[in-house]
Amino acid sequence: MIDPTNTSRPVADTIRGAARTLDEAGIETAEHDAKLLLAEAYGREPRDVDKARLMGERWNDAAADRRFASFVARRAAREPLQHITGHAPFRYLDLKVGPGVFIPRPETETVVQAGLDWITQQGLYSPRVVDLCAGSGAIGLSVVTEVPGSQVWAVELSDRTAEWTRRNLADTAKQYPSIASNYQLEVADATDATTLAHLDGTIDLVITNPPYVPLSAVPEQPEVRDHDPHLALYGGSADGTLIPERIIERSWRLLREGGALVMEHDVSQGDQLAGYARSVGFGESHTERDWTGRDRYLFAIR
Ligand SMILES: C[S@@+](CC[C@H](N)C(=O)[O-])C[C@H]1O[C@@H](n2cnc3c(N)ncnc32)[C@H](O)[C@@H]1O
Repeated sequence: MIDPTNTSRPVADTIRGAARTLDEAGIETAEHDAKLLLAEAYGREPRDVDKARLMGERWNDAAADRRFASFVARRAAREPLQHITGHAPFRYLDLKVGPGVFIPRPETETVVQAGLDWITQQGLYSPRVVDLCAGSGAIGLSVVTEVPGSQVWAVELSDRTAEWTRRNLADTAKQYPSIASNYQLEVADATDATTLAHLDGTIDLVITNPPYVPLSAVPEQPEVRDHDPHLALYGGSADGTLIPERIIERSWRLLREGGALVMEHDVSQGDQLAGYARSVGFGESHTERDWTGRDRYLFAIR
């Protein structure tokens, strides 16, 4: 365990000690997490920690060391790293996260990229985009900040989660003031035909990461199982496809002819959801893989 009163150890030893504690708690990314937590406790950048390790520096701040000890204890109890630091990177954004909101995942960055590539290929200058199941705002805020002139409508069901979406919108708008008028959040059921009904048939692109975890596959990782909201995880049926299928139906109505749906899904759901999209009326429909080579998102053209 870390001794918070010992403020004279070199940074490299501090990291090594904390990493051992986290490793014993079953955390695979122990050293990485220890480094980020030390940076957070000291209000420094992770690269400062790297440099301090290399140069044999000793950091000496009793309050920061106490913070670090408490962070490491929380992480060892399997609280998500991002809940402890209070933020999570996503593409070019740094989003606020905590209890009540799904922590954005790196695989979703690939899903966003697929949507942005499609916008570029189509030569759309002011695309109309919908993000169903907004969570932290990761997808919609990425689109509205990365595609100048885009208009984004986002839908989130949970009031508690929507507080995080609004917080991230406000933070992001400080950096990109023009987005305030181009991003609209609706707190509603994204599967309901009346939600955003005034936009039906006008949307160029729906990008969405709905809840899709099969009810029969409760995640083993305590960080996910015990901390991500259940509303964000489970897809509503044993195989997890119930809500994704409803999202496909809703997207079909929102999209204009020739518009695209890009939807993240579980690795087990690719063929089924591509087939379902065809049955709803989408012309082209197939699943695409993530960088680990696993089926990860549906790409369908209305
Ligand atoms: C997997 S999370 C994705 C969050 C965010 N888009 C991301 O990629 O990080 C799914 C989100 O959908 C919300 N949600 C679940 N059912 C919904 C529904 N019927 N309508 C709108 N949002 C819903 C959850 O509260 C959660 O925030």
